Amino acid sequence: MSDLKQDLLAELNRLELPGGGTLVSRDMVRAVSIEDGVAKFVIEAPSAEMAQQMEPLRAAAERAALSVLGITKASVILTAHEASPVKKPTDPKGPAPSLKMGGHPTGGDNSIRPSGVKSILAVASGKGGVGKSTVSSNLAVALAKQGRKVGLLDADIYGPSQPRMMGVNKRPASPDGKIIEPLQAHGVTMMSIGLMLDPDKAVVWRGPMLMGALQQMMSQVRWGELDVLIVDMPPGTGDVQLTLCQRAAPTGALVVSTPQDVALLDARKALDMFNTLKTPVLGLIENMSTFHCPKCGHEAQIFGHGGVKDEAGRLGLPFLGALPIDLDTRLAGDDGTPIAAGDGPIAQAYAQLADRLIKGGMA
Ligand SMILES: Nc1ncnc2c1ncn2[C@@H]1O[C@H](COP(=O)(O)OP(=O)(O)OP(=O)(O)O)[C@@H](O)[C@H]1O
Repeated sequence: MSDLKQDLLAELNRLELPGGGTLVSRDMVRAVSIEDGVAKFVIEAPSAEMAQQMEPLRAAAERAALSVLGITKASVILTAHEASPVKKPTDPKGPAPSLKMGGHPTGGDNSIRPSGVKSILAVASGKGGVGKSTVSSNLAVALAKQGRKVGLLDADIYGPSQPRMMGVNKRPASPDGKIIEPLQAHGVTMMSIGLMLDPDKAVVWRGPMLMGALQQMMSQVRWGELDVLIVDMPPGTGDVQLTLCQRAAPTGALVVSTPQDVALLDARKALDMFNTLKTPVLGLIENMSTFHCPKCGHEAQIFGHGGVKDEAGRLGLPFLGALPIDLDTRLAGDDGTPIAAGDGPIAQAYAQLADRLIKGGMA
């Protein structure tokens, strides 16, 4: 750990909490990064209710960071660890594994976290087809356009869509048979299991094979030095999510949902899973929000509108933005050039999202 980071944690360790202990001793500080004198980190409150009362503490943490010699700017985000009382999804494989409470996963001895990667963001959803892959590819491109070194890992092993969305179909090389060379597209370093498999064959794998594939894509791919690795997760709450959260220690998760009730119900399951796995949820994104008719200008709320923002408010989680349902977004994805690569209004919306993540120290 760098001296500056140690000094920062020492300062934060002086901030006492009303119920006893400090921000550090109660393991509420996440995703600390210090670069060029700018400190960024997340305070993860144990519940949405507590998060709402913790704004003064967040401000105090920012001041504490600024009191460290060598830190000239500080940006601190408050998020809630525990989503509202959510019913646990039934796990067909039995009870969830027992996880040590109070400790953020580091990947441990079995870590598969690539060493040159500063931040790992898991883009997740409870339900399929809500736009995780679209958001992942566009966000990756938007971050790269803002000068970040970005990786994109398509971990949606059953339905990899990044080769199509990023416009790559070359099989990655592995000259020594061990390390896999990732591909480059739109300024992003990318890898997808889809590039290694026959696109017309269904993947029929059991849990251990899925975990092996994820492990390979994390630790055997030459990711190099990256500011952020975006992981496009499969839908739901299964083995890949479990392995990623336990062994790659993601900086946090971004949960995508449509405003529709049924998608929101599933999004709550995903939030509950990240809560159990102690992965901070950094925010919720509403996709396929309003539809603006390009011909007559009429606005239609095909899947409803505002549901994700309301849910984020209810859970005390940041709402990161609403992306409209938009024909050009779909066409651009099918065409292999994410819409964020252009400069229209949707590209601007992704640029804002990227900017927010950069400013928040998450990417
Ligand atoms: N905002 C949007 N406007 C229009 N079409 C969209 C939008 N977001 C996603 N789509 C389209 O919806 C379909 C599903 O999106 P996508 O593959 O990104 O979802 P997903 O959650 O990753 O799905 P899966 O769970 O199957 O991996 C794609 O055809 C995509 O182009």
